[in-house]
Amino acid sequence: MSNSNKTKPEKPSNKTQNKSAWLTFFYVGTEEVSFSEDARRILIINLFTIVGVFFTLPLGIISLFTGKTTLGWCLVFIAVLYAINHVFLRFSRNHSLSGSFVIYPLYALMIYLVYTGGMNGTGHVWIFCVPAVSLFLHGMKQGLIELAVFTIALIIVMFFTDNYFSEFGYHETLPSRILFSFMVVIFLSGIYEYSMSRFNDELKEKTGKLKLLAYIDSLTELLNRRGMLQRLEIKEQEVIHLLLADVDFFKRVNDQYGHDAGDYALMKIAEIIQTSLPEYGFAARWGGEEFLVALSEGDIQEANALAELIRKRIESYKFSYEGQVFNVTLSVGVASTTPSVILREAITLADNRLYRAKHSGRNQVCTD
Ligand SMILES: Nc1nc2c(ncn2[C@@H]2O[C@H](COP(=O)(O)OP(=O)(O)OP(=O)(O)O)[C@@H](O)[C@H]2O)c(=O)[nH]1
Repeated sequence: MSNSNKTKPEKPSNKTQNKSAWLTFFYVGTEEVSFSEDARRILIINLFTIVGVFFTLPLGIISLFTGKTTLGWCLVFIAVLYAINHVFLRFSRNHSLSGSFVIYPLYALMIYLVYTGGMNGTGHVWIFCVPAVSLFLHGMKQGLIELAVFTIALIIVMFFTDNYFSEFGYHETLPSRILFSFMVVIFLSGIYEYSMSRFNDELKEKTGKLKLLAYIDSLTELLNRRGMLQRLEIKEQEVIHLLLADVDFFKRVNDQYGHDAGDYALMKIAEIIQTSLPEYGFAARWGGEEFLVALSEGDIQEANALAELIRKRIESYKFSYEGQVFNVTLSVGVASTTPSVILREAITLADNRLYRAKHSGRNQVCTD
């Protein structure tokens, strides 16, 4: 293809670039934008720190200007802490510690707000964000324990201290209403967190199974072609010896003993191949009745010897399926990658040698 025909890689649109910049900003501290539990926590930390800075800083400044000096400095301190935390997460990627920098100052600030009343006696309205953040960041078990401790602290502050409630002329039932509604929010956040983590666990398990299905052959439990290629590509820079084996006259096995007997034979052959491999060998079902073995160490003599061993073990094995006993044989082609023979070429070479083994009478190993 001439250079002029080559298509230039498409430049991402401004919209896509903006979206990706926002995502990177909110997922900072994680390797990739994904839906893993850790990535979700990091997203929550980043969102909370950013929202925290944008809300807390103006409120702190207003408090300072309206003479509420202690409250003002507390809020400014929290805003600065959250901003530093965002930078800390960006460089350390330690979301566990970063989560603690978010949640523990938050608990302290909330207790302080409930005790003092914050701005004009509205301090208590902020406590309802605590359960969701606590459960999100620390999970069900630790989150609930911390919320229980926080609720006890809340009860002590609201019912057993000389707090602001009396100052603002609130109805006497307000503290108990706050407490009950706070517990309802804990309950609802708990249900949400529980169902989210169950959903995540199931998703993880199903994704794991799907990945396995994508790379493993379900009949023989060996790698499938995709799984083998993936493993071979990882070892592309190394010398690899390849044994491509094909069952001889397998159509006859199916025709004579039935398709199920054929399946059984494939399973047994896979088992024999697998149990013949050295530690550094791996095998795949390459196609219908074709198997590919790869050796990432050893020399070509060892590869040839292994091919011969497998061939002999199959030849002498008595396949027995539902009272029917039969024999099968294998033809094998062996080839290796070298600095001048890349993987695809070595596979083609092994295939050509397998073809030669077939045409030289089958049940044999062809190495050149
Ligand atoms: N039972 C069973 N048979 C399969 C499976 N996959 C492929 N086959 C059969 O394998 C047979 C392969 O036949 P051919 O390609 O003609 O080769 P062959 O009979 O083995 O003959 P040669 O390779 O020339 O020695 C076909 O009959 C396929 O139906 C499978 O998963 N199970």
